[in-house]
Amino acid sequence: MKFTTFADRLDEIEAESGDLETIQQVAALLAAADAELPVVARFVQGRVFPAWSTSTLDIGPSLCYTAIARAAGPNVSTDDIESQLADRGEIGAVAESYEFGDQQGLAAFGSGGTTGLTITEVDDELRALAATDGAGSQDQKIDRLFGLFRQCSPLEARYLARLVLGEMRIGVGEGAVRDAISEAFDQPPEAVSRALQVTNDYGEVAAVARDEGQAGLDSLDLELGRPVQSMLAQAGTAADALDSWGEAAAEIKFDGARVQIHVEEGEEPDGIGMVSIYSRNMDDVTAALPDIVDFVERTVTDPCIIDGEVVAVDDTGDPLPFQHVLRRFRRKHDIEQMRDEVELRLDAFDCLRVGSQSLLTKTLGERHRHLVNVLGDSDAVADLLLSDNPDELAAFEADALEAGHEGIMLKNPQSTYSPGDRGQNWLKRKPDVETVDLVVTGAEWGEGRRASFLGTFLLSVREPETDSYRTIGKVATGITDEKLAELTDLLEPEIQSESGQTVDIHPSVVFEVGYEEIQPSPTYSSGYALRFPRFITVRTDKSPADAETVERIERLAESQ
Ligand SMILES: Nc1ncnc2c1ncn2[C@@H]1O[C@H](COP(=O)(O)OP(=O)(O)OP(=O)(O)O)[C@@H](O)[C@H]1O
Repeated sequence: MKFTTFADRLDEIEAESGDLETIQQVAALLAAADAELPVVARFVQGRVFPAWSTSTLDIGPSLCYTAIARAAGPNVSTDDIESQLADRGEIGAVAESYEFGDQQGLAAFGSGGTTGLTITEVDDELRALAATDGAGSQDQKIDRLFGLFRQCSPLEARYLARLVLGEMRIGVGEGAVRDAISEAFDQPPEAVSRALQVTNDYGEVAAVARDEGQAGLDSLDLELGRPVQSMLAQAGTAADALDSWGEAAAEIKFDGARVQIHVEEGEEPDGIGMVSIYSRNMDDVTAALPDIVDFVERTVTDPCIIDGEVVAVDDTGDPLPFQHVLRRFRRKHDIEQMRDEVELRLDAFDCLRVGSQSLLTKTLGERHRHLVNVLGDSDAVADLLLSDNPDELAAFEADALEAGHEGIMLKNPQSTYSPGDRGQNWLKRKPDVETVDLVVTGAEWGEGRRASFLGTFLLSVREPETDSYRTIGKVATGITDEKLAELTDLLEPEIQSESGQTVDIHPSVVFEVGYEEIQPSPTYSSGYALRFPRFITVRTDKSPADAETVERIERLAESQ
């Protein structure tokens, strides 16, 4: 498929406002694809790599602007791109406003500006760009991206710019692509959903749905070395749990960072091979956690996938707050030194696969038995209390808080493991202040002594259906000068445009924010505002995709 055909289709899809019509148009686009179907299924949601892959393009706004400015010709500077962005509001519209180098040449020869780029060529080039590494890699990335832009028509440039910055925003969320796969290849929606849950790869699932039908979809399963999304929880109480299930499985809610540990098969004598550790948003964090890798290698005897939490502990083994774990979690330098400074332990609470057997459809009780088997008699397995007695559950919670944990989890003992699902089968109970995880989409430079720091941060929630962000408030309190300096370092490279004191920020950083109440608000585009928002921490373990949605805020507001 020509990239220009793909861009034309995206333009039509973007103009469509009806959900059903959008799904039909995406289905038609998928059905029209040939060998490039996996690429089409990923690109349409603004992805080059499947969600499980640890590869990233690593193209920040400024790199992208430089490539566009170069392709636009000698009279256009990166500053021009930024000021255009302030006017036009999004990078696609800016990229589209230029006639790029090769286009002008082609037009002169009467080609009418059509380009020869295929979608596969764009994919190959972006993958080659992602693979550049080491000294000079930034320049190579700019060269490659410039090379692509200069072959683009204005409409192609609109979508290429959005694709490389992960901001496709054509109103096609994951649900729409899932339904479109089902519709295009006439497969049951449940079979497509299940296949997506276990593979996290819309490209692969689309191709299997088309080429192998339902039998192929059903045969897709968890694979070692390919992370799946974590099962998530809703807020709830022991009374809710007992009302719904009669009996509840209670565990401590550990205040650490979620990990999914994949232990591959290996040679004798111990039979286990490579150990990989993934964060909750499926990033590979193995290198930062050598002590956890050592522990797993010493303890685990079978290939498996373990779900759990890594927690920082003090000299006596008592848990330390979450902030301590973050000092280790994504660290790229001084790993050994930090290993001595911040001790970590694993608290494992689930097992998704053992040997070649997937456990997703087994009950919590069965999965827990497998977990005990793979971790032997180590104390890394979270205690699980099965009870139908509210007093016993209340005592368990009191003990957990007394021991310094943040709360408890209540789980339906009969439930299966549904990756990525924030359903009714896992409830979290923590008595502390409410917090929400919000994406930073803007900020303001400070004044006086703080003029070189970003001070007030504009926060947004996600709108998954349209793959966009809606504002919910600003936070400026709870932040020390030292922290402001850190936040400025973190956010400055993500600045998209500036106007006076105010900057627009590429959505990439997630703040945990405390609040007293959620109120309706005409000021912010989500329709809500936070009362007394207070900065708690940067959730480096989360990406914008994990932040709160408008729908969740609505539910929180209703349940206050
Ligand atoms: N025993 C446990 N079982 C499941 N999850 C646990 C457990 N102990 C701690 N957790 C953590 O609690 C989280 C469940 O709450 P939720 O799904 O709302 O995620 P969250 O948004 O990260 O919540 P929070 O900010 O409260 O940690 C899990 O993602 C996991 O990191």
